Amino acid sequence: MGERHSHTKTAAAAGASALTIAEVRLTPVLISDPPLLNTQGVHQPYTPRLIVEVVTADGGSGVGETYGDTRYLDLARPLAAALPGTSVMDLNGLFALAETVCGEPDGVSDSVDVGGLRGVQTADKLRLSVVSGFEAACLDALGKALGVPVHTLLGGKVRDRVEYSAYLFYRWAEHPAGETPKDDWGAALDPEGIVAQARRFARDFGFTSFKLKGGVFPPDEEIAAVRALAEAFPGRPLRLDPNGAWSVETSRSVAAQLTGVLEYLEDPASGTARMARVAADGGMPLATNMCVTTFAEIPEAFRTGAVQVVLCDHHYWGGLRRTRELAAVCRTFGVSLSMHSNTHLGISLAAMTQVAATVPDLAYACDSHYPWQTEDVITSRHAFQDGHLTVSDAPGLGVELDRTALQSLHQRWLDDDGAMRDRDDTAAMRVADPNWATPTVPRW
Ligand SMILES: O=C([O-])C(=O)C[C@H](O)[C@@H](O)C(=O)[O-]
Ligand SMILES: [Mg+2]
Repeated sequence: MGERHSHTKTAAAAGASALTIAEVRLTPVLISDPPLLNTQGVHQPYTPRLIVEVVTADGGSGVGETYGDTRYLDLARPLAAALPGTSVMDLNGLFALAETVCGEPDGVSDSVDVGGLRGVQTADKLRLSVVSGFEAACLDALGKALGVPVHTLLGGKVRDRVEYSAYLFYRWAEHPAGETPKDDWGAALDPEGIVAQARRFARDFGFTSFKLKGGVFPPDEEIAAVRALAEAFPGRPLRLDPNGAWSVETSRSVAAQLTGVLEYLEDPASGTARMARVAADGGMPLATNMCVTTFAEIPEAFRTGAVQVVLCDHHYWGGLRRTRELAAVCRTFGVSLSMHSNTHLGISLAAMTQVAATVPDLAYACDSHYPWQTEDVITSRHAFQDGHLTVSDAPGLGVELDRTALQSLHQRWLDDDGAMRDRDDTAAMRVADPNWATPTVPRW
């Protein structure tokens, strides 16, 4: 299954220790995704992820997960080929090796990523996103070998449960064309639809904090949806995230209208300079997973007071240990930290939960799309209780690969003609609206 990269010599012949990597397996998969709307378009029916497995000389193994688009795969392959013969314990070496062997990704620019709303897409950041999957796999293998959870390898958990928020989306009932996955959530295109969606999230998962993905409708409609949520869930934490779709003036106006209603406003405007101008009004804390997604972006953003909350996505930042480094920088500068991950499977949720358990000052419920992802590659899906996940104390990440599911999702990737192998929300929207183009920013 997938692509196998092994040592040319057998591990025993190479005199390897038990924790030497003998083989790395890369398995790209396509997972179903509902028609969730954002400012650039709509989610495709299927989205790519990459599953990374490391197998050690003694037959142990570990799993990791990261983005699976072509440009991530192109960086993962040389790293997988170079890794056998190194140790799962040598995580600093893993990062150094990646710098040496991954090479430059194609078509990288500093512009905001068109497909995934993932902030800048520098070569470093793409490489770190890839390495995050390998780091998780090495930590999983090491934890299993030592009989300890990953959180112990990170210094130990400081909480037994991690809180998550409901991630609300405007959405259609179905994808516009073809043989596509279906669910029973129905459409949500107005305040009533969003409140109904939130009620189901609260009923089925126990979430008590709610984030609405905005930038889809004119701001007044999204303000109305937030007000409807505030009425339906009095006193509950609410957030709105238009992914940088608004001008500074619009952002200021929305911030003023929703001060006291939202706990924070996420990426109202695009780029640190605009965020700083909005933040200067005071009153409304601003959060980001777009204008600060790399260490290089921190100095300007923190110096100008552009963001009050950094939503760390452990993939962007290069894994679990670097997430803890980010936490230390944020703590130093009095900036809050929360966490985010989009369109991911149970391996990444396990990794995120393990690191979240070790960060003392996690002040907000973390974001995850997991409830929207009904397919998985692990044998036992994570279950939210009262909006929380219990931190696993099982060795490693505490998940087990479901090989049958992995094979079937990989087969879907193999069978795909390439249309779904790179996430492109604009192209997905064109299926419904042939004239759709990526909206220029600011959109409102
Ligand atoms: O908080 C965010 O910005 C995200 O979750 C980014 C995602 O790409 C989201 O906008 C989406 O999946 O539509
Ligand atoms: Mg965001």
